Amino acid sequence: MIVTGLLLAGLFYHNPLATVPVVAILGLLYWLVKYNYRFWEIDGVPFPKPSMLVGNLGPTLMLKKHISQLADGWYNAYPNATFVGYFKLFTPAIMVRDPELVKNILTRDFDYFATNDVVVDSAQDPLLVHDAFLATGERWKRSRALLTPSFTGAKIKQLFPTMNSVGDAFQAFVGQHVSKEVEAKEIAARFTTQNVVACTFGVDGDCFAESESEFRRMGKRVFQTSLPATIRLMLSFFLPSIAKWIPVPFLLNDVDQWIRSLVASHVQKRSGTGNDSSTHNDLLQSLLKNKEKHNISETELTGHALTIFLEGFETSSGVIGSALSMLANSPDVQEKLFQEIKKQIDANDGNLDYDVLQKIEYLDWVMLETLRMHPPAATMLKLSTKKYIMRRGERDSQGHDLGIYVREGTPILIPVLAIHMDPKYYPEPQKFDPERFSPDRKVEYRGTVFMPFGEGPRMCLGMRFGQAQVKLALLKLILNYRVNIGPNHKPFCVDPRSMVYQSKHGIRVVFEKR
Ligand code: HEM
Repeated sequence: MIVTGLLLAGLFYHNPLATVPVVAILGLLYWLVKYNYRFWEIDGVPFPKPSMLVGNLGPTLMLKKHISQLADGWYNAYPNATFVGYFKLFTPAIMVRDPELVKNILTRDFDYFATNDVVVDSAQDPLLVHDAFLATGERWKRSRALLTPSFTGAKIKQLFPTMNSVGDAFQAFVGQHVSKEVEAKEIAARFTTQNVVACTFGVDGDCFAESESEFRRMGKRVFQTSLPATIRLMLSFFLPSIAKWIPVPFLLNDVDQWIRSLVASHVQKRSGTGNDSSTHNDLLQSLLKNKEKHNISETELTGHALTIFLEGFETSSGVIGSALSMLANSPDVQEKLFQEIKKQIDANDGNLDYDVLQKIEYLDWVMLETLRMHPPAATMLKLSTKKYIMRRGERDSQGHDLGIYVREGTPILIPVLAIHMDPKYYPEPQKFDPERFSPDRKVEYRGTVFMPFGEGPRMCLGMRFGQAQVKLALLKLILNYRVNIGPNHKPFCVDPRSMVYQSKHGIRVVFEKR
């Protein structure tokens, strides 16, 4: 505003006549933007007051607040609303509050909301376009269909001996750091990276070595972007129509080259003469089995391997880190977990297999309660793909629902964390209480009130794998060590720069041998 005023003053000083059309155009633009911000008022939808030009996402755009914090504020400001309007810069967008409507959007009416609100371009990112999370339309259906057989319960059971030996190595690695303060998510990421690499390529990723392994280094690089790519990422969220004109890939060039040559070398080894591919039962082999049948190109195959690598370790390591901090803060829960794990392992003559892991109910509840309070995807962002009538549940005098038409391309926000922390569904929501997931306390609600893995046809594809690795890591650690909060730990404070919901201070813990 001040800059505009100074510019106008300068213009008036040099050429008073030219000021008239400039002021008129600026006035018209101002009026248009103001009028646009009346969109929800005209439809009678409650909405927080937008700021000029940035709408309601200013604090997120300025990296001051995580989008889940904004969603939390809107959720609590309109306790009786089925849905709330907001503005993504100029675009009218909707946050859905009502669990029944959430369920309809994610399941029954999925066809209207089949796309996630992120844009990748096949020319810029030929590998990432195959990522099931980022893909759209027919390409999404294909990616989902090709990856699904790799993540069934039977396949995870088959992979479990590999996971178990990675778990043993993890436990030994933590043993070298007892009584020292460590960052929980970082050590967990070493485990999940090592595990995903072992299960995908059947090799030792060397993630427990003193110096940083190549896989761990690339695991970090895969989430880094160049400055132009960061700008494109912000634009693709806020102004997607402009973002598509910026010819910059999201994936860094060295990561692109690295994953291509890694996959190519493994494929070549397995196709070499005398090499028996039936000896491999890893995830790459599951993909290779279908390569000819489904006409999968090298690029597409590499894209799927990249998906498994990047989706496979990051969210799970965050959940393991959060669970460790919860357990460190709740010694009673930690002790009970230890007793329950020990009871089941002892009953199986000291051996661990996939069925035993599945039997430890309390371990399940600890994981689920962690996911309730710290879901990595604290908000889910979807796009409406066709015109939809969104019902409000309120009726006019003639009994008609006061629903609204949602236009194609409307961003839809599902406030996962805000719903998980609503005392209406979870009494004393701030209390870490795993037993709220026990069958005798579980309450059925109409609609969806627990969705750390999403819901419906786009629900997390690697959920079973993720759950198995989170539970395995917790089992190995709690059976052998006591975890305490570290002296330099700072209370949880969400990192506004991060896509996933995580603390900007990290999670500092100390392990002690049992
Ligand atoms: C505990 C760990 C994990 C959590 C909390 C998690 C959570 C999620 C969530 C919330 C979504 C979006 C769902 C939606 O849009 O409705 C998602 C999608 C996805 N996840 Fe996970 N995830 C985890 C682990 C994994 C693992 C280990 C893999 C693979 C190895 C994986 C692969 C995927 C893929 C491919 C998608 C996209 C699915 C689609 O759009 O069709 N995830 N995950």
